[in-house]
Amino acid sequence: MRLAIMGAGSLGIITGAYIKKGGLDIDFIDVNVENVKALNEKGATVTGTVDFNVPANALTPDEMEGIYDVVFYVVKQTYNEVALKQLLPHLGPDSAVVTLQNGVPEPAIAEIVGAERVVGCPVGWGATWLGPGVSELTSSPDKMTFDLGEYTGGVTERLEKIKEILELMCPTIIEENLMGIRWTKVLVNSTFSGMSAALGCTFGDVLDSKEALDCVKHIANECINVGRAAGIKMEPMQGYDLGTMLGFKTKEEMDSKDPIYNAMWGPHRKLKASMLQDLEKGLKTEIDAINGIVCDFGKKHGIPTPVNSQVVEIVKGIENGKYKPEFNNLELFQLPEVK
Ligand SMILES: NC(=O)C1=CN([C@@H]2O[C@H](COP(=O)(O)OP(=O)(O)OC[C@H]3O[C@@H](n4cnc5c(N)ncnc54)[C@H](OP(=O)(O)O)[C@@H]3O)[C@@H](O)[C@H]2O)C=CC1
Ligand SMILES: CC(C)(CO)C(=O)C(=O)O
Repeated sequence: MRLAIMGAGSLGIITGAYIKKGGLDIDFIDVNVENVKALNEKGATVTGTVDFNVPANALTPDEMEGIYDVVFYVVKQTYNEVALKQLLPHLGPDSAVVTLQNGVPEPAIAEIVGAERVVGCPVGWGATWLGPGVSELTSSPDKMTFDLGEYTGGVTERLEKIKEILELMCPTIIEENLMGIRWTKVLVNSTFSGMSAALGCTFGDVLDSKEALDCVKHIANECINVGRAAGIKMEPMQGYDLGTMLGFKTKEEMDSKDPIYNAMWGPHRKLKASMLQDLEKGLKTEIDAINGIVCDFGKKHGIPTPVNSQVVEIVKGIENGKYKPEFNNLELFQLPEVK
């Protein structure tokens, strides 16, 4: 089976390195020439909560040859148009494009590569690209998971094969209800990744501020209400049934959620959202695919999403230079009254 990682950045280096360490060959494909050179010359280096280095075969997209059977697709969604068109000639009728991206990326990928090739893989761990060939794993190795599902539904033989490959890294759960687990990951990202980007801070800083955590609670509640209205049954992620646990109607219910947030996000206190990493590099973020998608679905199903909209406004404001990624942005939030 011919394997590739497309997008050898934060997640891609680590995923590829584990697969290589597990004994399989995999090509690392990336546009950053310095990154490709370092991977070829020094191998793929993983630091952080683990430390290892493996030899890597890396190439730029224009150097790809032949057909890949499984491509782990880890390019930011902002680059989809270009990357997927580069990938298309290297896909056969049975090739699988396994997207590890955040949000709900499958429909847009399916439009370019065809729905039957698309496999969704929400990621339950975090990483930061440190420089050419090097990525930092920011999650504890015992807290990492992948979820895996066919975009067109069902449990197929190829899912079992892809699961075996991903389990060279961490436990991988096959999901029949891909949209259900996707929406849970949307909640995970719209809450803490959204606030981490809007306030320029770590997940721990969000947890430690009552006002920031109140924003998170509203973001989660909006996400749950929208998902319910859209007919999505949210699936548990890493054992947490967030769709059931985080919804509220009264102030008392809202205030009772702190222990759940501390248990779920406490172990990830040091994490900075990948959207914040983009802002720090002066790049556009995936905000439209994260808090933005909650607002889009909300509009479609008549559910108000004022706090998710404020996150989108602030993060876009940072992208455009109107705001800075700083904790004072908390003052820009206006939360709906809850009795
Ligand atoms: N980082 C994290 O903790 C997590 C990220 N995700 C999701 O995973 C996806 C990837 O994120 P992340 O790994 O952080 O992103 P990074 O930006 O760190 O890595 C993406 C890599 O893809 C490269 N790239 C851009 N265009 C192409 C192309 N046409 N062909 C090949 N490579 C290309 C980028 O190069 P260049 O930088 O030069 O553009 C970069 O090296 C996102 O959707 C993100 O939401 C999900 C869970 C956790
Ligand atoms: C929450 C986190 C860090 C890991 O899953 C992530 O998805 C992101 O910041 O993009």
